[in-house]
Amino acid sequence: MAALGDMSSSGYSFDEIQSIANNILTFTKHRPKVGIICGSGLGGLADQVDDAEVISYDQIPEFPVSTVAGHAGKLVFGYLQGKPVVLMRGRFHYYEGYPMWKVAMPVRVMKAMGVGTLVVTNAAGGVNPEFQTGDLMIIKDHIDLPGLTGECVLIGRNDERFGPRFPATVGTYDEDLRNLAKTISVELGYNSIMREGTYIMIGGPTFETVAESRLLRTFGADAVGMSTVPEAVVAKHGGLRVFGISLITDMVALDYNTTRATTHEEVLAVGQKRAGDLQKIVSNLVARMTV
Ligand SMILES: O=P(O)(O)O[C@H]1O[C@H](CO)[C@@H](O)[C@H]1O
Ligand code: HPA
Repeated sequence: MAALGDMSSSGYSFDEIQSIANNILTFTKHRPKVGIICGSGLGGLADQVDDAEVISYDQIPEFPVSTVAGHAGKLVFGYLQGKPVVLMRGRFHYYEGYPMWKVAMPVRVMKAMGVGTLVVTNAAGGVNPEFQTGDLMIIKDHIDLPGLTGECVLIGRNDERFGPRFPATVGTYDEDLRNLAKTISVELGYNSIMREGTYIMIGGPTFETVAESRLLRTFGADAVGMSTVPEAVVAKHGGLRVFGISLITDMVALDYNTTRATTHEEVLAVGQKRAGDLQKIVSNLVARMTV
């Protein structure tokens, strides 16, 4: 029997993941090739899905529930711009109390359903002082702060059928997809709001202090959030193509003269106002990507 605190068997086995995926597929006629994880307040993309079939997370016994406002807790299957997709309207966050492996477990389920490309979206705080609220940031790279400090999503026994024991994470965010997104953003006239940069994950749920924000900037982060990285790491581990994009919903405070403090309500409000831009980029990207 595993000793208390023994993490060697954390997570679902390969066979369990296959059977979770097969069970979900009994609820839908669709066979998705692209998986899309919607960030806080960014689930509206699901309204553009044609021939949609919706499965609530509570119909899937192994799925946790989404406990955060702005995360509906539904899987949406169908066609986005003619491509077979599955959207997660609602993701799981580490700060909700789920172990890291469970936060990213749906990515393995997506792969087992036939998904080859993962698109991750999020709401994030702007750390780069040149950014502005409402900007979009193509994720070029990430900093896995929890991972660097011992909470990597891949901790535990490794089954090579999921991926290698020591995976490379260089090149996690596919260069061709990033270039395509940049082309699309020029075509849509989004040059002035489109950025590219490094996303850093913090554990949350606390927003950053001024001193912490300064630290994140010295680390080289352009945007900060509490998600995305475990999903991207598991996807890269499993050989998926990954594209990530952040909506900058607030600017972190880098000096003590700032009196305003970020709230989740503000994050959702900016999401509501500016999600359309992010959705346009993602839907055009899906339209033009090969699957
Ligand atoms: O990363 P998503 O899910 O978009 O959500 C972001 O918004 C929440 C904070 O307002 C945090 O969960 C942060 O990670
Ligand atoms: N910090 C961390 N997570 C976030 C933020 C932020 O400022 N905005 C949206 N998610």
